[in-house]
Amino acid sequence: MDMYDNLGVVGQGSYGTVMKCRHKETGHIVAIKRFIDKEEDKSMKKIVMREIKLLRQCRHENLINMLEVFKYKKRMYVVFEFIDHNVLDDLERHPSGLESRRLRKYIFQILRAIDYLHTSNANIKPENVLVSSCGIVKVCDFGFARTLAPANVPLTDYVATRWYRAPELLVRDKNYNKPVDVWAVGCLIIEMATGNAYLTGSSDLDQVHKIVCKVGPLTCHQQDLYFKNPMFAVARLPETELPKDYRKKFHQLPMFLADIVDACLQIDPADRATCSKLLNHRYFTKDQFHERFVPEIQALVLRDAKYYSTQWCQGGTVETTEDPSVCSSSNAKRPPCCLPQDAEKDRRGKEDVTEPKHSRASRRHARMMVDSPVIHTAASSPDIMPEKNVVNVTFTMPRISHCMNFSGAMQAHVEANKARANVVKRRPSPSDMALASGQQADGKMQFQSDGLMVEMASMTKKKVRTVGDVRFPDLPVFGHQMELKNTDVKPAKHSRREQRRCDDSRIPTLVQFDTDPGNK
Ligand SMILES: Nc1ncnc2c1ncn2[C@@H]1O[C@H](COP(=O)(O)OP(=O)(O)OP(=O)(O)O)[C@@H](O)[C@H]1O
Repeated sequence: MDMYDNLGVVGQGSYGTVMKCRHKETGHIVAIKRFIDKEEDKSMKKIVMREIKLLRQCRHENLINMLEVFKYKKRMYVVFEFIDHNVLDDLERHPSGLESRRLRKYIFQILRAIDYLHTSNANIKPENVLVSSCGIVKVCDFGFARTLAPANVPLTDYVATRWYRAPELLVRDKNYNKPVDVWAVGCLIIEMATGNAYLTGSSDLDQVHKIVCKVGPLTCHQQDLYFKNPMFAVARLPETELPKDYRKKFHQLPMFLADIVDACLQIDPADRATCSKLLNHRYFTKDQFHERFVPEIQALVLRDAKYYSTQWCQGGTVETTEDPSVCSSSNAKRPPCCLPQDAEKDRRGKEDVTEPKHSRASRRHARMMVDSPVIHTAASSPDIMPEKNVVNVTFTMPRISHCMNFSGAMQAHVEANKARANVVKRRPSPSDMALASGQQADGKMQFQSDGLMVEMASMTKKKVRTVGDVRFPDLPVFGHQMELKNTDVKPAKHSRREQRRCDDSRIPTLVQFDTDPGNK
């Protein structure tokens, strides 16, 4: 942690605090999540470790990129690319809703992210939908921690936004699944289109009532659960007549969008559309937007990746942590390809980019009203880098996926891990390379991205040789942050953020979710 300057708190989650930080040597701006100190709590520790493990496996253009993990003074820290602002910030600037072209781009990218991620409970809400300065949407909370949490973890550990919560979650149906995210997307679409959150319950009971009044009656099964729940049992459910025609029901939205929202906001989860179906809705296909926009996203992501390719590289000295599945790379031991001079040169080249008028991060800071923790600037604490724990392994991440869903990526990553476990001293076979990057015996790193072969020359030579016409190491993606000239986080006024969080509402644990048989 002493390799970073802390610029302020940008967000606070149930499991930790997100800080905007600057790497002292490279000048790179990152978001660092400092997990809450629950060292002594074994179950919490396990949740955090498994969340990190899953985060490493999620690579997609519309998901936030995790860059590295380290331990400092017995706490886990996860470094992410820093993204300029989020949808809530956009809505502060556009209080009556986003302009239609931007709206369509955002919705499309959110659906892509959820479609890829598809576990359940990605925790979709405006704060967690980050937007880079060039308009790339990055979902930043995949909801793993909640999904993995055992049922006996105290309620106070769960701070969640109720307004985007599907009816099956509110009535504590343990069989909830992927459609909960689709519900959240439906709520978010209305909010992005109109500027107003749609279902703003002040308690779980109020939330259920708002759903019944504005969307429709609960299913029989949900009603059973509702009346069995002592929290709700005293309250009758409202009876309301709602228009059957979705255009009347969501009259504030244009027709295609109303249809999409109607497909998302179905009370019965079985009736809700899937993300992949929604991605092929007329709203996106009518003018071939879906075909045009995907290459556009990829080009922008590529542009950023190109800038960052010489920075958070995947080779070098890595510390082991207590969990052998989590590699934490040490900045102090960075290989020469990450030398600060290169980054500084690149950064200076971009310094004439106009700085955004308002620092969006500063609003987060103000909302949190939490003093920034002091970051140690002294030499590394001995417990961070015990020499005996430093081993030479390659820290690689799976490639950013354009098409695979999460389970596909998981499979690929399992395969890639197996390959790495065999200490890759051979030239990777084409199938190895298709799965993930690998290290060759001659010290060269190889990457492949959608047929574009990339060869990164020996780390010690700081040289990248191009094979074909594009070079694209497919891991770190966040050059756009360099467009932020002034990186300090300043307090600013805000209103939307207030009262969006509640601590009396939790999501039932999805016990069957476990991607690692070794953890059962
Ligand atoms: N990489 C990032 N760049 C910029 N801001 C970020 C980044 N990651 C997170 N944030 C901001 O920090 C906030 C807190 O993030 P975090 O994932 O810890 O918690 P949360 O999702 O808001 O809460 P919870 O986990 O309780 O649901 C986010 O809402 C987001 O606005």
